[in-house]
Amino acid sequence: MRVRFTKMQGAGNDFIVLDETRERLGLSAAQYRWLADRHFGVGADQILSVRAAPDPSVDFEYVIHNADGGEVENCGNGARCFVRYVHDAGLTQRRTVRVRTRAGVLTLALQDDGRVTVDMGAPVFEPAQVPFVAEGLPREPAGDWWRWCVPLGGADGAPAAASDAAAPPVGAASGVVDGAAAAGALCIAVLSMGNPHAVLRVDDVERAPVATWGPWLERHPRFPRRVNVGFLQVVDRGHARLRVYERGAGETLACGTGACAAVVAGIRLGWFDERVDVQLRGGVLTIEWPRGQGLQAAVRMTGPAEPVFTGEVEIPPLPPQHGA
Ligand SMILES: N[C@H](CCC[C@H](N)C(=O)O)C(=O)O
Repeated sequence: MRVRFTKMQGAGNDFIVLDETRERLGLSAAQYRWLADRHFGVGADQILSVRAAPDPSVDFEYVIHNADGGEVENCGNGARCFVRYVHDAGLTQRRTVRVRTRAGVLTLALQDDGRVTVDMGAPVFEPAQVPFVAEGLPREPAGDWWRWCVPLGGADGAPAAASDAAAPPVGAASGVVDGAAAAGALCIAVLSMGNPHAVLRVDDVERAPVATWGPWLERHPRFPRRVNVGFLQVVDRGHARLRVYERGAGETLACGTGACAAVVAGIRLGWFDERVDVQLRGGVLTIEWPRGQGLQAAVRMTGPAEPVFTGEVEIPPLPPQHGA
């Protein structure tokens, strides 16, 4: 199947954009994996499919697939690239667009400087909606706030709790700071931005255990739909550094929903004011969460969205398990 695509990136998180407004391509998970493959296909963290509005209350629908072929609920950097795409492709003249994703409706606004601001909606803390299996975990004094504190064992930092026995050692060199030293546990904030996130605090993102704790947490049984894992360094009350090991994609240069989740966690835990510039490996995202308006306040994200190139590619027919 010959397909035209546009390659885009938002703070280094890169996407293949497919225009399905006139007809659906009907791609399989194996074909999404092939497209995202950086050696045998085009290469990207996610694939964004732009579709006609499913109902008159929105302008478009967009569907997101991870590099592993799995469809996901939401993508912050992808949302910014989406609105830049539909504007550049002449699919709309509006600079503010409402789009339906699997997570709900997002409002996207193209700014004069080329950056895009996205109303990402409110964070969700209820474990069942993340989803996160909280059974057997101590309830935080704050009430409905879940911070999963993985009890750590011996000197190597391996966890003591049998239920989490497979965790890799956290070790003193990893720079993990939230709870590990004092309580002998590694405390992880768990919330949803339409997609699931686990956020742990480190004192230096460059030393964070991304390659070990990232995959271990992504597939931990307490996350039945897996999870995106953020490693957050608090620079000051208005600045952060972040690395994210993404569900279905591994470590990316930036994760928009991950930046939102990290800032929301930090604001709620008293580490940040209501507006934070987040330095990720691929660029800076500005996240605002007016916490004073309550937990239901919407999170706003502003950041870059750039086209890179357009192309055509012949997608081969593939067996369902190809690349799985
Ligand atoms: N890996 C994410 C989807 C992409 C999110 C990220 N690229 C963003 O910018 O929010 C997930 O499985 O939920």
